[in-house]
Amino acid sequence: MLTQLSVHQLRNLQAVHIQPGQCNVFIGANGSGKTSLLESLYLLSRGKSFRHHQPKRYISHHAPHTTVYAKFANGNSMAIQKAQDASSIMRLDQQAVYVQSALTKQLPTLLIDPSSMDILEIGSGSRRQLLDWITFHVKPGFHPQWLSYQRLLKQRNALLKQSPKLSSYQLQELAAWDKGLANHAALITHYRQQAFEEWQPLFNSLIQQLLPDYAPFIQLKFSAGYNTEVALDELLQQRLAQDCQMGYTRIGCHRADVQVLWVEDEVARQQVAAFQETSSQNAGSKNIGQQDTQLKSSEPQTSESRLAPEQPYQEEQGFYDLEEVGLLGNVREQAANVLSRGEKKLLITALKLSQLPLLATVKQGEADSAVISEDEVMPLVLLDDIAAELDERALTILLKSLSQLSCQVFITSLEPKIMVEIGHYWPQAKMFHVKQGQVTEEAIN
Ligand SMILES: Nc1ncnc2c1ncn2[C@@H]1O[C@H](COP(=O)(O)OP(=O)(O)OP(=O)(O)O)[C@@H](O)[C@H]1O
Repeated sequence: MLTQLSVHQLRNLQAVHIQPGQCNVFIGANGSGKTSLLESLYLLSRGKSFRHHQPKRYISHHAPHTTVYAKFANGNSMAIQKAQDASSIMRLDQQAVYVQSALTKQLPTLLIDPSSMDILEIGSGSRRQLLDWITFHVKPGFHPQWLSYQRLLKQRNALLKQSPKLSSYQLQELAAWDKGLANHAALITHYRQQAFEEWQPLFNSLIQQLLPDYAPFIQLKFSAGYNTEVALDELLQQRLAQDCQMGYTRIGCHRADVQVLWVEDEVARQQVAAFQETSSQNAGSKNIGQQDTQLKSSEPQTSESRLAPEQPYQEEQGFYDLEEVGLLGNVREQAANVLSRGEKKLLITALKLSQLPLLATVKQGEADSAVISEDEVMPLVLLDDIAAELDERALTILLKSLSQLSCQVFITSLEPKIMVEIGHYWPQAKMFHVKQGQVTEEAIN
């Protein structure tokens, strides 16, 4: 667990030193520096900000670089210094390290902030990143394959962009790259699929807690980004003419996705019926799922709203056809089209938090020759503006679920009254008051 945090010259945080506990709450007015504190932890873990790619945006004005230092309960430490030109100096227990993944491995960090809402709504990129985050942590073979795939893909796209017509030498070169891409893609898909299968049941059980009324209707679906029954190089060769015209590679594991679907079919209905039967003695309680979902799925839907923009490759694209939905009497569409904003936040929270138990199953010795021993790795969960979008009941469910997971929590809130609720689940929670970049720990009455 992280027991000391020092931040220098990050946005309005000039020099901050705090001693975090298991649950930490940053309270302050708008613009006081709360999110910047979360940003500093994210920077340490991931080597980048979640708000801006360019370091000059988050390094304090007129400062040459920003530094974040953390010390752990076992005495080990890690630090990152990020300069204006995006170069980094990183240390793990005083020793220089040269790849960000060394820090990421030791400090897995999950962020839930208002922009996380995009996960369900735009493109496949952020959902793919979510799957890749857990695959990176639980399947050590994944990252090298992913790096090699990205390198080849970049070369391929650069060549495709050069000219819509390639010389015979270029075609030969491309065929060799495609073979390489196919080999890496097969392994990447294998690791992703394995991680997905481990993650899915954890998600199903967390969604049961966070959105019990809707759990039977929510399904995750992994798609590889290409038809895995055929080798990727064959598919790429078949599509070469179109790729040349478009100037980029349209299929491959860079188009993988984890779709979050709303499926009202016979199986889901039977689950709801079975649940209702077992809970029928609770007379007067709301009929799980039935009432709300009927209401929601009868809302008018345009054909556009049924399809999220920028759809990736889909094996079952036709299934989304409105008429077919009508004929079958079933509903199958993106969950984002059905849920309210608060419900989406709970769904996204379930997607992210359900990955945490997998980190505990990383076997000893699988990580890099760790300075910080494996049993010391405790993931961080960063919750920015926790109360946004959630009513009191939803907030309670979220905090309760979070408190049952093994992680260190950093929360921001405008209002100190949140401490009452947090105190139920973390009696030792720490409260920090943030004012114009100054952070002070405050006693909780
Ligand atoms: N590069 C920078 N250098 C100095 N200050 C900056 C820089 N970038 C942003 N700021 C300032 O840092 C402050 C901290 O912003 P931050 O987003 O952390 O606040 P916050 O407490 O999370 O606010 P909110 O509750 O509105 O989300 C803001 O006042 C902002 O104007």
